[in-house]
Amino acid sequence: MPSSPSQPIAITYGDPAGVGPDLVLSLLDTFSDAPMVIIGDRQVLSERAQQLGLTVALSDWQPGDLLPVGSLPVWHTPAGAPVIAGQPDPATAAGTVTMLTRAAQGCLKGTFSAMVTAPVAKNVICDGADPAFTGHTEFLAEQAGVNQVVMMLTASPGGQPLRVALATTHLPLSQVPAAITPDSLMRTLTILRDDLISKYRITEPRIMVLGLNPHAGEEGHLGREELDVIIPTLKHLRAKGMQLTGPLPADTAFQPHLLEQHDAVLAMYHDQGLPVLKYAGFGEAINITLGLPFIRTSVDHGTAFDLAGNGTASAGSLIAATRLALTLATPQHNA
Ligand SMILES: NC(=O)c1ccc[n+]([C@@H]2O[C@H](COP(=O)([O-])OP(=O)(O)OC[C@H]3O[C@@H](n4cnc5c(N)ncnc54)[C@H](O)[C@@H]3O)[C@@H](O)[C@H]2O)c1
Ligand SMILES: N[C@H](C(=O)O)[C@H](O)COP(=O)(O)O
Repeated sequence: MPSSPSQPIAITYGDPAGVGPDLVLSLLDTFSDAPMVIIGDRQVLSERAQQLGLTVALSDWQPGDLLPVGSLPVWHTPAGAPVIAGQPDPATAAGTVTMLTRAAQGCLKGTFSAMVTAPVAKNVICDGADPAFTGHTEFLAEQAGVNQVVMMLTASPGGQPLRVALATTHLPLSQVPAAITPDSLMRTLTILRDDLISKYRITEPRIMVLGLNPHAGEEGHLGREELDVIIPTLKHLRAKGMQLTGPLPADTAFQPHLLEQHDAVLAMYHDQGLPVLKYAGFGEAINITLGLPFIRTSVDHGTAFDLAGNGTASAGSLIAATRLALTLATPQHNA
């Protein structure tokens, strides 16, 4: 059985002024033999290595080239402007979008077996390249031509897996209720169930679904989304054989005995689920996009402009995301 992917995985360093370049430079320490290619500006990487006092051999790579031994292959993708660590610049946004496009298209064409992303600043991309950009998750769905994907973050506090998926991703809180429809919820739960089976080898996934409103709507006295949308959708999917609990009040759902009985939690919106996950596992957690026709994992943190170039950022989450991408991209894996 092959023990590594047949094609390299692509790693994007994200915003060139953030901690992404610092962190990718450390990957060779952990993954010296793994097939991987960094997509980004070679000069940004050399300058950052110098700033950090690191000696990292970089080599130029393009699709079709063999992977070098003992150096970090870089598919040079110009940043578009001089880069100073910690000082984001919208003039680099177009280069960042090209970096993500190369990785996504490379996955779709089979040049790469997976992609791993270090953080971008959404506002920098909005200001400099694409006002409609809301995040990698939505951008990659568009690149792949799929109308729905699911963001899931995973951690293992105390060795116990915690998986939190989201019914909605990057949108203003005021737009969340309207975005949760029977159709969208059904697609989200189906993608989540299918990917827990295919990627995590869980035969019959048990999913805990949170309510949207306080106390899951208190029988309609604190909001009607549970009665009108969530409960009927869960009923419909249970009739098709899915193992779903809920909707449960979000404030009391994250208890060990309930989590032990479920393989994943579906939160209704970003800041309902992610604070719990990040409190439990920030720095080691992984963001994975489910429902794409390729594997994409990412870090649990942002661009941390306050730390860029000073050598104190932790690479734990990027290492965990890279390890998972390598595992998932290996045939017959057991994640
Ligand atoms: N995967 C992604 O692309 C991603 C994820 C989250 C946030 N973001 C973006 O990042 C930008 C900044 O967001 P933010 O300030 O809310 O979050 P942030 O994660 O950048 O920073 C939050 C805090 O965590 C610390 N931190 C972050 N990464 C760290 C690391 N690797 N090691 C040690 N400490 C670390 C920072 O110093 C800061 O104190 C925003 O534009 C946001 O959109 C991107
Ligand atoms: N929602 C993610 C988080 O809080 O960690 C983050 O914004 C990254 O999302 P994308 O992977 O869609 O960029």
